[in-house]
Amino acid sequence: MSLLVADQISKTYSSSGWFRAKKAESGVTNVSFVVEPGMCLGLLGESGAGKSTLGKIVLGLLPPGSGSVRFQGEDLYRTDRRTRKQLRRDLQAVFQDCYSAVNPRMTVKQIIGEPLRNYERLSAKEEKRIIFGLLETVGLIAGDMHKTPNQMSGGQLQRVNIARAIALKPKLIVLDEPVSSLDMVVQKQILFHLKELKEKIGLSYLFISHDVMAVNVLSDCVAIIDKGTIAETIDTAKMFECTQPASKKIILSSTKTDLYL
Ligand SMILES: Nc1ncnc2c1ncn2[C@@H]1O[C@H](COP(=O)(O)OP(=O)(O)OP(=O)(O)O)[C@@H](O)[C@H]1O
Repeated sequence: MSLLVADQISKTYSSSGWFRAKKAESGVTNVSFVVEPGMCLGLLGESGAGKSTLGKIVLGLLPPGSGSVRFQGEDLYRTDRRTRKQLRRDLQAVFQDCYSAVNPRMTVKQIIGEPLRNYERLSAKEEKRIIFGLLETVGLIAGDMHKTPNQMSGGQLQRVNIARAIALKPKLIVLDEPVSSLDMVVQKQILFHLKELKEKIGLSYLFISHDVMAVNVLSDCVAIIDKGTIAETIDTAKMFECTQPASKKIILSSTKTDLYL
């Protein structure tokens, strides 16, 4: 069974201007994709293409206008609250802005421990042991546990967000531009770390990015999004041989750096 099936997703944002004159509509139209267990699907597209809209819909945060999202066989928007809460456990996210994703007053221990406290009944000792292991997994040290977000670099804090996302051993993580706000060296470290985690603990990712090289590092397959629709879905290894004019344009105009090569 496929882990995630997005079927014919459409979402329209329409806004009315002065005197109710209708402005241009935007969003996504009839987008379908599948994420198989252990796979990373990249959603690659320019700014405004509709990538984050799709990410929010898949996370259950934004109901689509039409279409459906099935996660582990359950329709995310039509299932009961109890099942949805269980599904959310297996469906986590890491967003671009690592600082706004955390409560600035919480310590790293509290941030990573939050999902554990929401879903598990652990003793304080057991919780600390798990958090310690998670810090190690993402390349941080035990001493970071008592720091607050403002005492960390962007790269370190994004590792904290990754630790929080993997705390409940989810099946799928939606990565929405997780490295875009970081400098190139840290981008590379985190991407390779995410790749390692995927292989080590069998994670699956939906990786949203505007950067062709980042997508190339992490994704097995890439859906190229152009103006709210999928222009082409292609194996990442064949990405540079894409045939559709829209895909070619996006791949050529996307950020390029030989740092990943
Ligand atoms: N809440 C909203 N209200 C109105 N229009 C919106 C809203 N959110 C997104 N849009 C519009 O929908 C389109 C797709 O936006 P979306 O954020 O999904 O694109 P994106 O590919 O993630 O872009 P970026 O890489 O810049 O984040 C854009 O034209 C955007 O202006």
